[in-house]
Amino acid sequence: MSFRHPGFGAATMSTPLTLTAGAAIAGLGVYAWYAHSSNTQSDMPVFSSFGFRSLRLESTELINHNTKRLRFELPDRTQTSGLSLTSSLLSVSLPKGRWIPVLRPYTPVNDLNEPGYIELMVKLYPHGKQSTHLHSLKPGDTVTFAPIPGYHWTPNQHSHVALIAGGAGITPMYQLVQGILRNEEDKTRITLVWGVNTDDDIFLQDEFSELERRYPGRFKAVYAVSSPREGSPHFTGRVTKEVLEAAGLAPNRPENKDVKVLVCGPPVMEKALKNRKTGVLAQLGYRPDQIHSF
Ligand SMILES: Cc1cc2nc3c(=O)[nH]c(=O)nc-3n(C[C@H](O)[C@H](O)[C@H](O)COP(=O)(O)OP(=O)(O)OC[C@H]3O[C@@H](n4cnc5c(N)ncnc54)[C@H](O)[C@@H]3O)c2cc1C
Repeated sequence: MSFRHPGFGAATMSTPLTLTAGAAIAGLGVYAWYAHSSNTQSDMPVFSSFGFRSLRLESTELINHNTKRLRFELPDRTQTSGLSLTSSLLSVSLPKGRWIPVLRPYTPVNDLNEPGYIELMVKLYPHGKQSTHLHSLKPGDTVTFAPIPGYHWTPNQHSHVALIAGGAGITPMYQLVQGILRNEEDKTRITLVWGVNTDDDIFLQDEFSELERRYPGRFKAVYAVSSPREGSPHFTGRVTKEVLEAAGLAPNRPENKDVKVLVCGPPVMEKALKNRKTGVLAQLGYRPDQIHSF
């Protein structure tokens, strides 16, 4: 699955009017049902089973030129989200002026065991339906969410994991990096390669530098910037074979014997990396079974 999941696209108005009106009414009905799903408080984690929950926005913070951190309260301050590593939340909303609910997944980036709240990092896309709506929210507004399982992470199944992210595809990787490093039992080594458009898009660099400092030999992050500023210390251009080799990810190195590669980025990036014949990973010598896409 590529990061921009076509299945989550909102319906368009190109269908005949009757069909569109029918879809709109059905959509509104479903939305109303979602929005009124119960938020019963209990000792159970909020998303321990499939179901929709409305969460109240507690605060927002602009963290770079196009990304906001949104902090949502869980119904009870002592409850945890119950989400597992790399899982995401399907958001449902009815942006102003729209007839049909918009559904898009987002990946919480805070410690999943921390009670009381979840945090999303949402990149704003020009004219993007859900990202524009989420960026417009004020504290006290609510959004409805349901859990979506992600990649099933098993500690120590691989000695080394390569995480290759593009743009906002960093969020599941950040969640996974934190989850692996916080688990004292998990000894997996992690190399993260993040491809972005400009230096200003690297909004988690301080967090990653701190993790490199705290976990030397376990975690390393490198960045590839397509349009770098003058003097940028990062790789210039896209995530190429040369970038991955320089990051120590050539599969013929002894330490990469059982490396697993996880990829999360826009469709064009995933295609360039994963094409079975011409893709960067195939050229490096990775087998399809070593690669997984979010
Ligand atoms: C499992 C999963 C987890 C995700 N987690 C996050 C997250 O934590 N944070 C986050 O910001 N996003 C995340 N996304 C992406 C998110 O779900 C939406 O696709 C994104 O916010 C755009 O939705 P939109 O309604 O604003 O844009 P749309 O209305 O769908 O599209 C508007 C415009 O933006 C372009 N566009 C849309 N998505 C992308 C993209 N990913 N890359 C490049 N161009 C794009 C479209 O081509 C179009 O021109 C995740 C996606 C998946 C599949």
